[in-house]
Amino acid sequence: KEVETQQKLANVVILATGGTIAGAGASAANSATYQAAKVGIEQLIAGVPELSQLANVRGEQVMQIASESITNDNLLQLGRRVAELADSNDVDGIVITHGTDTLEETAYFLNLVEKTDKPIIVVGSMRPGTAMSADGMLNLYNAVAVASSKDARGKGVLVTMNDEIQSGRDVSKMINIKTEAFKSAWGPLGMVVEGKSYWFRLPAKRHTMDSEFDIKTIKSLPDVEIAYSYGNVSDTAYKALAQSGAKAIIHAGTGNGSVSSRVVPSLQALRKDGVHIIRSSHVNAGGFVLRNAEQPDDKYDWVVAHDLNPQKARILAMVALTKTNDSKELQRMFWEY
Ligand SMILES: NC(=O)CC[C@H](N)C(=O)O
Repeated sequence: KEVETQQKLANVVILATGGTIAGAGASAANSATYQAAKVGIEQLIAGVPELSQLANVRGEQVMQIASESITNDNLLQLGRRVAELADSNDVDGIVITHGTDTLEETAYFLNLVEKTDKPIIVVGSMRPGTAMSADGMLNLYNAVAVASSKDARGKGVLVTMNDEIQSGRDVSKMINIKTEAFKSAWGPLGMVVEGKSYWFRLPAKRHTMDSEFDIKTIKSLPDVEIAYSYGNVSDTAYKALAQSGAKAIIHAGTGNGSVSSRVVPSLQALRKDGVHIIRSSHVNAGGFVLRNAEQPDDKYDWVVAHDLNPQKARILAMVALTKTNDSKELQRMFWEY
């Protein structure tokens, strides 16, 4: 009987990259002061014995870092490993444990470049496993539950935090001290409760199987940088970023991606020199930047990031630039993904 249930269970691989979910603090009272990326994947899996009731789980330590230190090479390495596993007949779902600081970037990157309908779930935690009311155990349990569910197939890369199932495209870390840290401006796709998923909506944007991008054909990612905007901003950062070789600069703009009149002439000049200017917004609950609203994008040949926040706009710009250097094509991609 036990062998029978074992055979029916999905095969889920957990790729561990570090973060707070693998963090450790000096005492149980340390919910915010601790070291990230300390605990290995075998110990994490052993800490949640209930995982074995959900799936046949095995782990791989891909890296052991805090996610603010993830490089483009790390992203490519992780993306390639995910693709290899997704191609394998004996893998049904993939979970990636990740620091929460750049989790939304990795989730969106994988959502764009992985050609599979198998569930890919990115998960982290806000408190280390050593803390009281640590959230990592349940988040990981929920991630494995969703990764082993047939219902999660074809829905793009997902994030399970705080019992919610979020689209990897939309979700963002909104606050850094609460377990309720991850939100999407457009709401979660579903909930996971006691190992069962409940779905309410589907992503409308192109992803995974439906994407024109493929990790297998991406050799490297171009340099795309972000410049933050605020009152009294100067053009110094934009110029320096272009000079250091940025192929595109994400304008992390105020409001609806507005650009200071002090900066506009420099951005026009940079575009003439071949650097793409992509207008996004850094407003907290989710920006919404429209073409030719605030600035004449058609005239200046700039691109708008629409609802993508600056860090997600950077991910799409890098991936898009591996295919095209045409601003109209870039804009099409920013509408479609
Ligand atoms: N909650 C977290 O995971 C943050 C820890 C660390 N800064 C990271 O992103 O890896």
